[in-house]
Amino acid sequence: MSELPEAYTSASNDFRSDTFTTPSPEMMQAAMTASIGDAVYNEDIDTIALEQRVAQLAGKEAGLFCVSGTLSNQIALRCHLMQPPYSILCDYRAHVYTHEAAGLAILSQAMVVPVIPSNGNYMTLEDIKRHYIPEDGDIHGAPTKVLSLENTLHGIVYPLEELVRIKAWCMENDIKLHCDGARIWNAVAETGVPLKQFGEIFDSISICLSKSLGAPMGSILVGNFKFIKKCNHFRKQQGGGVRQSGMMCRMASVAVEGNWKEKLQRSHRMAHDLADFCRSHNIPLESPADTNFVFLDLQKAKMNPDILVKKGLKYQVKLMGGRVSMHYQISEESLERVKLAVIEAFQHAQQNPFDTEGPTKIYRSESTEIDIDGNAIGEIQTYKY
Ligand SMILES: Cc1ncc(COP(=O)(O)O)c(C=O)c1O
Ligand SMILES: C[C@@H](O)[C@H](N)C(=O)O
Repeated sequence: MSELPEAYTSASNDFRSDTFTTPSPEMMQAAMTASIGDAVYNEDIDTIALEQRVAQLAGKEAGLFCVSGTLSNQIALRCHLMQPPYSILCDYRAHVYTHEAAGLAILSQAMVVPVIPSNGNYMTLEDIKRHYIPEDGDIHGAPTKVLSLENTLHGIVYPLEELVRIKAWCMENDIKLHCDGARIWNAVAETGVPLKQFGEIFDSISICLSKSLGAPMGSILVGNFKFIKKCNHFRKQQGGGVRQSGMMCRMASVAVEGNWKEKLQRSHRMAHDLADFCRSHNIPLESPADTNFVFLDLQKAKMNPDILVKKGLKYQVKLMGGRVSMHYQISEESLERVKLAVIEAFQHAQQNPFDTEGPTKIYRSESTEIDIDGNAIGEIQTYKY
């Protein structure tokens, strides 16, 4: 058996994503006394309790525990789609389009209409009207039957008034509205808009537990009873019917019942701090740092993502590209060190401008040892985010 890699022990310097948050001691303690029923038979109390609690917070009739946000999104979208040919309209950066391995094409056999928002940040109703495919009998088209929005999207808060306008239009045009709420807790923490108000707007919301909330895994998909019942069918079909999920749900409920708002607001303050630092050094940002993400505009800055990652290694912070992700476990010292990495990578770009032909890449394949000059030993492989 090959030698095992070093165990991951802390996310305090990990800016790659808020998915790296690790379970708290309270969560581990809670897991010890979690229920142990078979959740496929709907007999696990802690699973049921969490599903009902999150549904209640969102003002929806029912919730369904899914082992991942990807599963939660894909079965929700599949469930909204009834009669092909049909299409889903979403932002060109939407996770359901860019990072769920063509699930929409394979599970839902849906066409996707990815839209570049005219304001550069979020789709307005005018953007949607310009790109949607009406159900008007034209046999060339695949009518838009679901609009999938993300809130937050790349850390950007979707303005409530725009969501309300979009919802009214969707109702007039028989289009369902899904929210990829991987970071909806961040939107709530930043705006003060209660989760219930988003529940009134969206027909379904995938509410992640495993990002800024810090649970080990999973999402709760919320919607009306009939919808969630059918989603449960698709969840089983996709292999997501898990057995003793009580431990995971109990750990997540520690976060849901905890002081997540303050924790997320701290991470947003850190992101705002880094964004201010970038602006004060003329380092361009790709989008407004409303919540926990700072997206460096590597292409405009002509910064090489690999150099940025290597500078991160030099200052003992983990990066994987232009997105710098804050979360509640990031230390203040790491925040200061990531600024050093960013400014040095930016200064390097001033002397060595980098032009990538391809999309800006962000994923790293694996951690890498570095030499005394902070250069990675062995190539850092980066993939698109
Ligand atoms: C916006 C967004 N939606 C959905 C997901 C999918 O969540 P998971 O990784 O649990 O499948 C992610 C990533 O984790 C994400 O960033
Ligand atoms: C990349 C994506 O799948 C993941 N959800 C992240 O934000 O890190």
